[in-house]
Amino acid sequence: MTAQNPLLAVEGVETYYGNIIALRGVDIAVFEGEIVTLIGANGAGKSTLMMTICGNPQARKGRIVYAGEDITHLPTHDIMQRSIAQSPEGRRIFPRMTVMENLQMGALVTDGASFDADLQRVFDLFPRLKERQHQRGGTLSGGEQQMLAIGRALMSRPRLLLLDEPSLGLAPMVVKQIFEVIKELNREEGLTVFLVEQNAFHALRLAHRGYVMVNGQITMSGTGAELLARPEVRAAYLEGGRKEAAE
Ligand SMILES: Nc1ncnc2c1ncn2[C@@H]1O[C@H](COP(=O)(O)OP(=O)(O)OP(=O)(O)O)[C@@H](O)[C@H]1O
Repeated sequence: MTAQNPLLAVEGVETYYGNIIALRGVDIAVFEGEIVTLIGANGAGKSTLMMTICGNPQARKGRIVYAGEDITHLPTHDIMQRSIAQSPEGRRIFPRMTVMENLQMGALVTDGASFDADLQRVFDLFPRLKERQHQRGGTLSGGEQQMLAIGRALMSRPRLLLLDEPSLGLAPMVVKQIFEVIKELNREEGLTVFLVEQNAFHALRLAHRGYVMVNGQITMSGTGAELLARPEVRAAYLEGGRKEAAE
């Protein structure tokens, strides 16, 4: 993969819910080894983009290319077989299954040969999951459920990790911890990450590059540092972040 070929390319994508357009010609590129974030207000279309990449709903116009292959019209289960793992908004873990069973579900798309090593890696990243491996997912705290959702995604040995609002509803300390893990996975293992976030301050500090979405369209892009420095980004998205940073 060269710098000219993104691992993930979203090109002119339009997505609809019935007759209502949610994405209005979105272009995004994520290169191998990058952390790229998409920020935007409630209802901007961030989750819709994430779901469209995963094939549900499918794009009505444009295309999505992953590792050189057009995946626009593949069913979700086929997309998930292609070394893409998703941790969806609202951390949809299996609440009645134990932590261990949730992690086993994540590994289903692999041949199982590296299960023990992958499990150890997840437990090293999130020691709380090891302590709670026999506990039902639904009884974990919000932060632990988020760790489990990411851990489950990692068990599939992804090349591209899609994270939808991992900070949602979590205390600042837990957010910090989760973002540290994402940074470490990227730095140590070169994992490519596409991160959708409302928490723009943390996301832009973590990411190599970022995009801003307003009303289903990309309105700005740049390095994380560039976007953090732009007055319009600060005014629209960083009020909470500045306060948090000062804490
Ligand atoms: N299933 C659906 N049916 C109809 N409209 C929908 C559906 N899901 C989302 N929308 C609409 O599409 C638009 C984009 O929503 P989306 O959830 O992608 O935004 P978001 O940027 O992820 O917001 P948030 O940060 O609040 O999660 C919104 O106007 C939303 O109301």
